Amino acid sequence: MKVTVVGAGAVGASCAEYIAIKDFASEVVLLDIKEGYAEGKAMDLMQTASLNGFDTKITGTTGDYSKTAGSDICVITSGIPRKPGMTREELIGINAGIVKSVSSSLVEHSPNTILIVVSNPMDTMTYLVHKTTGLPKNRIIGMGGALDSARFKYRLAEALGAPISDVDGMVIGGHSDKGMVPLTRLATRNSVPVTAFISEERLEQVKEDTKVGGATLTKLLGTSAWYAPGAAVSGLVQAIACDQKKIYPCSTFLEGEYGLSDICIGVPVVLGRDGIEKVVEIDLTDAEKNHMSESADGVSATNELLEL
Ligand SMILES: NC(=O)c1ccc[n+]([C@@H]2O[C@H](COP(=O)([O-])OP(=O)(O)OC[C@H]3O[C@@H](n4cnc5c(N)ncnc54)[C@H](O)[C@@H]3O)[C@@H](O)[C@H]2O)c1
Ligand SMILES: O=C(O)C[C@H](O)C(=O)O
Repeated sequence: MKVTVVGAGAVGASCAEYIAIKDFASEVVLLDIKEGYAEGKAMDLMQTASLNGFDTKITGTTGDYSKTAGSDICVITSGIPRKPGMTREELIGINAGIVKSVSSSLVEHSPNTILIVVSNPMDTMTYLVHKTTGLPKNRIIGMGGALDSARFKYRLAEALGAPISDVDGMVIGGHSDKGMVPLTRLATRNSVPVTAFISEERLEQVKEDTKVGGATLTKLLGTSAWYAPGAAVSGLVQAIACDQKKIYPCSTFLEGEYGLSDICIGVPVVLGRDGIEKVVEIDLTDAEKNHMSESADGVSATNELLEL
């Protein structure tokens, strides 16, 4: 199993590290445009192999896509992150050009690859990749919901005073400060609805904290987060590489599911060796449907800014 990660910055390197530590891939190639940067990150990571006990071979390259040839899975993290006070949508001007050229180079060298899009604004970048690469929709996956759901579980556990392993919950919708739809109604603590333990008011606070999870970290760090994003991407890569058939909320091109069309947005999907093997349709309440529809309007408005 060969995995390429484009962008050897904070998220790309974290993602490569988690993939290596989980030791399911034979090879990870890191590619960046900054001279020597991917080579340096790869060497540093390889020097953790004997310490962390993995055999995954990590190599780095400055812009040489021939080194990525034959990748089963490619992850796109190249592009600029936001600074405090910015929205993800403001990154479109620079990141659209980067994502378009990177995805085309990746597909040229690995025509059978599955692409995972991470660069922001992620749903719109996933849509761009869908419109420009010609890959089938099951092989284009946007990562956002896996991360947002991890943050939701963190906030739920905090509110419940429970271990995170006891908590389950999912966030669908757009990966944006306003667009996320944390499904509080379906959140559980060891199969018991969380409303048995906390008030609706506290749950509303959990929801709001989850939606601004990325912005909160950006304010603290001066740039956006990387550990949880890297771990979330590695989870998706592992689900595909190991044909796990796990359900993750991912951004995917919809053709009528959830009443939405011609858009990439976060919905639960089954991930296996063919990438997105199924979109799972949950019965939403009218209020949840409204949130989803508002979220889709936001993503579509950003998509309009693309020059396709
Ligand atoms: N979808 C998500 O959940 C999620 C989570 C975290 C970050 N992000 C996004 O991921 C992106 C990367 O974030 P980061 O913190 O790693 O940024 P970073 O600045 O640390 O790393 C980005 C890297 O991309 C490289 N790069 C730029 N243009 C390139 C090109 N044309 N080809 C190859 N490499 C190129 C840069 O040299 C840099 O090393 C940002 O757009 C950020 O908003 C998304
Ligand atoms: O918040 C950001 O801009 C980065 C990423 O989308 C995140 O949610 O951490």
